Amino acid sequence: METPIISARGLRKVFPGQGGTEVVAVADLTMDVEPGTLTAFLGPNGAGKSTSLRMLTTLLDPTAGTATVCGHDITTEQAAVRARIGYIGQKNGAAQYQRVRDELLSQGAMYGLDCAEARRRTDELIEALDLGEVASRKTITLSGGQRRRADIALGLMPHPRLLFLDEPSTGLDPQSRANLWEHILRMRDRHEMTLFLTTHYLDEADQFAERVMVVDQGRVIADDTAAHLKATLAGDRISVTVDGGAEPAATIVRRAAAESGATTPDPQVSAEGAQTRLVVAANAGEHVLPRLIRELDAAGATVVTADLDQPTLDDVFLTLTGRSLREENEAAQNPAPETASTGAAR
Ligand SMILES: Nc1ncnc2c1ncn2[C@@H]1O[C@H](COP(=O)(O)OP(=O)(O)OP(=O)(O)O)[C@@H](O)[C@H]1O
Repeated sequence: METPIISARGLRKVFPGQGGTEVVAVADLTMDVEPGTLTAFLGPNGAGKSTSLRMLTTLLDPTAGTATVCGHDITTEQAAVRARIGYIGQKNGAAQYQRVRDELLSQGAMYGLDCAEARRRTDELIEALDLGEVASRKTITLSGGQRRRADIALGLMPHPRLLFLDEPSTGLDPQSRANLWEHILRMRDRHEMTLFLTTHYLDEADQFAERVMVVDQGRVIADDTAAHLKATLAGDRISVTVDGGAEPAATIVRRAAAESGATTPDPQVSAEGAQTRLVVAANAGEHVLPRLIRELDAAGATVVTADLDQPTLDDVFLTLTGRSLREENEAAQNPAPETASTGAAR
């Protein structure tokens, strides 16, 4: 592995809670992140994602543990860390009554760019993030998606090698989310940046991240590629219905599942009138299913229906915790009326 761009060992953050109690926001974060990768940090509300990001970006001191970011210690070399990273938090960074272009220019000055360089960088970011039409408007007048793109432009002003994004797409409609992602990925390609982000959208992590870390109650409970997590912790499920009884279909289904490497190749078999339904776990089900249908047909077992259920990252979370991440996120984003005020106060 190349020298990690983020290296954390036993990072921990404990906040004082109500009535003398303690809230362990992050219990023990240990990880190495390779330069150039896109890592998604997933977990339910309150899992410790933002706190982890805020420690890694030097905004919050850890209670225990150590970490280096871009080769510098997050507690003893904070200025060096900050000079090398961009951070886009959950709240909009752009000042509401500043015009987008002016805000970018001020940001450039703040990072010590001279006037010509700040103008050049501002123009480049306005073009790259499609902000041309709104560059002379005040931030408060922008749509959610435009505002988030302006935030990202601000975070990119100092040319960071590493960009931290806390829920970049939360609250955007599907089209704006897709558009924002197009921009994020384009910026990443152009500048060979490392991206480390939190998101509540499991599909985004699945589609765009090379590495997925799942956190729950302040601990990392899974860390791998999305494909490997799904294959090892959830697995594909094939269902076929055939005319007639269980044999020879059950034998053929069992063999196909075993050949795919499934650890439990015995199908669940149930009679449905004159037909039989067989359900089995399989690896790489999209390759197993067509072959299975051909084999069943060749053996005289007429296939009436065939289904392939492929797991999502939510199935992975369900396997790990017995809870649905998707449902927890939805519940947190649409709290019931009687709990709305506590949710908002968080
Ligand atoms: N300043 C603080 N003081 C006390 N408790 C805090 C503070 N900041 C965070 N916490 C608590 O620490 C825990 C982790 O919070 P954190 O914001 O890191 O979670 P998260 O995974 O980012 O959640 P979300 O998805 O809602 O942003 C929560 O229980 C939260 O209430």
